[in-house]
Amino acid sequence: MAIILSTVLSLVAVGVVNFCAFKILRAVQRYRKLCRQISHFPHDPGNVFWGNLLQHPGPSEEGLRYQREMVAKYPRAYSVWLGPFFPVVLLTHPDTVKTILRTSEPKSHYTYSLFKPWIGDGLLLSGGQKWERNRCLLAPAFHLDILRSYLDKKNKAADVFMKKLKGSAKREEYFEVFSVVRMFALDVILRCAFSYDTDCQQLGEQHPYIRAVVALPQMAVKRFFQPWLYNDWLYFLTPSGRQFFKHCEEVHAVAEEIIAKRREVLVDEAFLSQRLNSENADNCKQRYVDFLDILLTAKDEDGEGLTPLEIRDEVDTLLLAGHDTTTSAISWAMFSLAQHPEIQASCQAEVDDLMADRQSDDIVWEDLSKLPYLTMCIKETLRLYSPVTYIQRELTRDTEIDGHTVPAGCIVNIGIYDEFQPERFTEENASARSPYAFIPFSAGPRACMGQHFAVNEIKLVLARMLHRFTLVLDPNHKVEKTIVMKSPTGIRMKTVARLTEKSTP
Ligand code: HEM
Repeated sequence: MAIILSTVLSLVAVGVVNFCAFKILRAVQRYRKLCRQISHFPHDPGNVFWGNLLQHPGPSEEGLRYQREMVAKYPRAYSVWLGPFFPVVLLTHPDTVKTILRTSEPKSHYTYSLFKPWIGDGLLLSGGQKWERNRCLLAPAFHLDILRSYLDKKNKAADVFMKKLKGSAKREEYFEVFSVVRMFALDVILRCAFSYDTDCQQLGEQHPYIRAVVALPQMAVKRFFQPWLYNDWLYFLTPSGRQFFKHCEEVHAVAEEIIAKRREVLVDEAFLSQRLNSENADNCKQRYVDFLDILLTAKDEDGEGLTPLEIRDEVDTLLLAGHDTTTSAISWAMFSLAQHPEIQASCQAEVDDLMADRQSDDIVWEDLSKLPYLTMCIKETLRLYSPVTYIQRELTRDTEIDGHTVPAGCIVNIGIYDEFQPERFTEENASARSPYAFIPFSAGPRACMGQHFAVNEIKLVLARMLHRFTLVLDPNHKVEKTIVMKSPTGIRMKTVARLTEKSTP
């Protein structure tokens, strides 16, 4: 009996050893194949243990310079190893970028999941069928008719902003640009996403909700450079991790309250319009339709709407995607115009012509297409200071790039991003360029949904600002840039009232 038992045990042990050896052999084969495939892409030599990890100078101006040098050195694509097992292929040419952007390959979970506790499985992070369905459901929220109706809300937020600029012009004081612009951008998205009037431009970060919304993206970006804290449990053990999750709860609680209140209003409106027919139905339509109305009423072809959690995720996604990027774009546009007074003067002349003999400072829908030079300046800002500097995808299948195979499971980076020169965006210059050469809003099926919303907002606020003020940089302040296109030192400038200044607003 003992012999049988020991024979069985020996057989099991041999089986286990063989199985492990087989697995290890397969892993080694796969690893060697991966190394061979990745080595076809040009690369800098790396260390056996940490690859090219220590060659990047980090999130600083130097880091930005390093990235530009790598693009110049490897103008189509190159590879780096982040440690011994983790290769990344970086695409730097419109042709190579196109290969990936034309597909719906999912976002890489390494980077994007840092935002998951806040924005959940909303459009920015979701993939597959869920993303496809929800992108279709949300598309009406970005229809031109809806975007047109938002201009009124944007003008109202700009009224408050201009009043603040007027005050600081009177006091002749320099102010930090990102922080003031952020409050304007938040005000716009809160009004448009769920008609939420927070007074945030006055209260600033005294408002707990605003404090949380401002802190969350900054904390997520900081965590990005601390890979040892990528695990949620480990992150939660740190004070900043606990603060991050607390802010997430605060933001979710406000979103849920707003959603619940709007549900009641929608039920009441449906009830009213049913009972009182067209007269009251028309009255109901007087209220602005905002993103939240569309999220709450959207139905797919099976008549299924979004679940409460999906609605909250989309609200939080729109809030993040809709304010952080526009803050960056407006701030750098102000910086670039202040840095180039002759270009600023040309924009002012264009806006003055448009606004001549007008009583109101409001920018109306038809105005947006009548500011070609300002539009070129905005595009040039988005190219030079692209708010999103790179996009990541995780391949689900072997993919041919530039004649070489990048294996499934590999991470691919797409860089989005010299002298401020708006003329490169004249119609003739633009038509000669590949559509994948200028992609601040990405391109293909996963391109930015809020592109027109954002450009309208940027154009409106710059036109109104330039009509009334001249932007002047603080000569004693050095503006530093980083790879996430925020400035660690901020931008300091003052506004000088122009002769066009009336007693309004
Ligand atoms: C200057 C402003 C903006 C820039 C530069 C920008 C840029 C981008 C980029 C590069 C992506 C692709 C991200 C990726 O693939 O990982 C993206 C996605 C997205 N953006 Fe924007 N964005 C801006 C403003 C907005 C605004 C105002 C909204 C909403 C109101 C918005 C909503 C979205 C959404 C929902 C997605 C996800 C689309 C999808 O995956 O299907 N964005 N944006």
